[in-house]
Amino acid sequence: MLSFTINTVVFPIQVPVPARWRWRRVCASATAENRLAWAQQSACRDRDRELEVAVKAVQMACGLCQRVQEALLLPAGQNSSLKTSKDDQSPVTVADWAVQATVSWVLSQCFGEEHTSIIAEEDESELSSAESTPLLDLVVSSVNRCLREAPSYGLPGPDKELRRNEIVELIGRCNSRGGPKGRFWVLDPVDGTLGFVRGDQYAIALALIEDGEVILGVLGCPNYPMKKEWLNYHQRYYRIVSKLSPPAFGSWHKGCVLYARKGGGQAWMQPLLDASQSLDLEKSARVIQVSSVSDPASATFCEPVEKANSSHLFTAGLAHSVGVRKQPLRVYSMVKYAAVARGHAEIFMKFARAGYKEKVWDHAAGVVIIQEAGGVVTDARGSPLDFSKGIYLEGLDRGIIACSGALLHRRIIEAVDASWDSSNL
Ligand SMILES: Nc1ncnc2c1ncn2[C@@H]1O[C@H](COP(=O)(O)O)[C@@H](OP(=O)(O)O)[C@H]1O
Ligand SMILES: [Mg+2]
Repeated sequence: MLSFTINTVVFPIQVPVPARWRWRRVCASATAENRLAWAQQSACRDRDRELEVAVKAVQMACGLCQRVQEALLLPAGQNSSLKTSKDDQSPVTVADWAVQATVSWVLSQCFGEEHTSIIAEEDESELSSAESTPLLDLVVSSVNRCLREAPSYGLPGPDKELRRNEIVELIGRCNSRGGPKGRFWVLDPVDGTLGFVRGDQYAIALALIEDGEVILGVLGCPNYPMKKEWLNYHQRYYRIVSKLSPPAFGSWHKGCVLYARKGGGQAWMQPLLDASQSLDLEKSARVIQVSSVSDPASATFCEPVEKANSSHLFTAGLAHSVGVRKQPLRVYSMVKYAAVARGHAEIFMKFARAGYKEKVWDHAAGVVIIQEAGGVVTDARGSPLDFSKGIYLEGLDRGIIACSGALLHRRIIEAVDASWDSSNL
């Protein structure tokens, strides 16, 4: 296939050259109308490229996380330097920092450092102290191993290995605070860290916000199981079963990357791929759709595993009052958004304790994917989530409700209205 090279990236010839180069060529003769049409087409092609880079970066990050999770599951003593705790005692691992540095590097290379603002969960300061040096060394080797594979994913790779200070700088660069204007990438390098360290479900979430709207979202779910029922089980059951017939990379058996672009009217899913496989977005992707079940009696609702993150008592009351009869599917991370988008659950509810402020990186990618797969996501009063106010979903009322359809969604909102005042939330 014909190709051309910019820096170290080889693009297939159908990938458009940057719009501004062609713009100069057409400007002289173009009418105002033509110029507008051209600008719209260019924006569309730039968005294709953004989505393609984002999907590839998440595919690559999934491989990184799988290696770290395997190592975390080794007997105690062999993995002690792979994780530590943040000030609030929540865990953080080599994978959190390594994914953040890797994605930060890829986006800066592909779109230019000066055009790449990133909001992301991890803060480099926790890696800067002397006692963090062993952890930082693991982050450095993990990032370099991952980026060595980048060209096989069709992404740029560095000419030489990145050094400690460069990696700390890449992590620290993800310090955008978002806001109502401008474009921001939003990254949760390992969402559901508790699930991740326990060998269970987790997700890698990357989204792009433009002027307060989520315009694309990518969700990597490396442990998404073969059968939807297994979402309910801890991964160790899955591990035992899959030993009998290990799922190959690139099969639809385990792990997936979901993605969608706002207004595209479709959401897509790829199997996890490894560096040796072709990452042709169209060839390896399938369209996904939310479930068509609208009868609450046949619906499944999912929620966080941890009671501390969402009131199980309140959601049990809501489920009962609308007629949901099945046991809740309790799953770590944004894999819950993936379950609704794939049609494996009909409802996702989260009611955090009063005063907790939801962060944009915990929701942005999942929201656009569910919406484009045909579902509805709002706060628990029925208003859209507001991604224009910085790193928090400011103004979020009561909780978050995602549903496969408008009917179920309305019933749950009504149930929240009816029971909110008597709840302790
Ligand atoms: N007290 C709390 N209430 C609600 N959400 C919380 C919380 N503490 C942490 N979280 C968020 O819940 C996310 C995990 O979601 P879930 O409970 O659905 O698995 C965490 O993401 P991280 O694991 O990326 O930090 C974190 O952002
Ligand atoms: Mg998170």
